[in-house]
Amino acid sequence: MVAQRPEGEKEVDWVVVELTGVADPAEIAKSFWTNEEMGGMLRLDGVVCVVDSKNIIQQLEEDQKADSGNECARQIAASDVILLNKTDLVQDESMFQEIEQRIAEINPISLFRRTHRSAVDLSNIFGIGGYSANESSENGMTGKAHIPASIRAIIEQHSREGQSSATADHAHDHQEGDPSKKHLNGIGSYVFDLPVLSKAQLDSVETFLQAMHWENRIEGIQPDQSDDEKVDEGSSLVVLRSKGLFVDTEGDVHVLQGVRDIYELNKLEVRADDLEEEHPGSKLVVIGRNLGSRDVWLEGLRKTCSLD
Ligand SMILES: Nc1nc2c(ncn2[C@@H]2O[C@H](COP(=O)(O)OP(=O)(O)OP(=O)(O)O)[C@@H](O)[C@H]2O)c(=O)[nH]1
Repeated sequence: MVAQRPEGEKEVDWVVVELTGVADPAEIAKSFWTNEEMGGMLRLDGVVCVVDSKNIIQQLEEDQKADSGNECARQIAASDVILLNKTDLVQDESMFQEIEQRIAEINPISLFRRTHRSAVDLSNIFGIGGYSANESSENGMTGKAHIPASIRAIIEQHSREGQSSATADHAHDHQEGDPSKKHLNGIGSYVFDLPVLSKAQLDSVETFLQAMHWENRIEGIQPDQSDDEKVDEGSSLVVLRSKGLFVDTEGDVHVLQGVRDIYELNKLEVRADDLEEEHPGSKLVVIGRNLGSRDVWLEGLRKTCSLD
């Protein structure tokens, strides 16, 4: 459609693709992201998921059943923005908080908007930069340091969730309260706070990312070690989505966007000093199926990236 528009006709600003209720957005996003034929004409901006707030908790519970296709959790896992729709059918604020918490267990870096009949300011769903480091339009950017809202969400994640650090000192801080423990057998997520990285450590992070995206394994961990942590025999790790932000000792900021077996690590135009963070550091967010124990990930990260 974009390629075949008649000569002289108005440019296409945005193409919105509505998927069926059972589609897996990660697969579709991947094909848009990697499609070389369309690559010059279209840039994937992000995935928006409309949630029926009244029924979402029940739907997620259905997803936990053994024979479920996990559609609901997979769609949430792949989303950059989540519209909590049908607000009129949820009167109770505590219900919204429960919904937001359950969704954040699956996808801790999605941006929430509460909507009635899906009415939303378009700046919340266009120009979100869910798959890019720099090239966002004015829409969706926050005032701070002009970076896309979805990347800002990565930076601010720690203040929302208070996750533990991957460095030795704080490795066990939040094990008990770690919400992702509930999802050992299903779709869940982990957020790892990492320090400012040397160039050599950044290279090691890349090795770690390649192992997790290309081979669905945790670098630095023997397969039998991670298998011990699996509740369900034969279930294996699948990385659905990753995001990250890595600050190096020279003040450069590198943004990770990954889906299934592809990822990109790009240098942000903004430098660490411009992020206006009190304690600038790095962060890795992994969303996947059968992630296993957080301890195993921490050990893999520490070993591979020499974090101790
Ligand atoms: N109460 C209430 N009803 C809503 C709201 N938004 C949509 N609906 C109703 O929910 C029903 C489903 O809406 P759709 O937009 O067709 O939902 P959908 O899941 O995309 O449906 P399909 O495209 O057919 O799969 C319709 O009857 C809408 O009128 C809302 O905010 N509140």
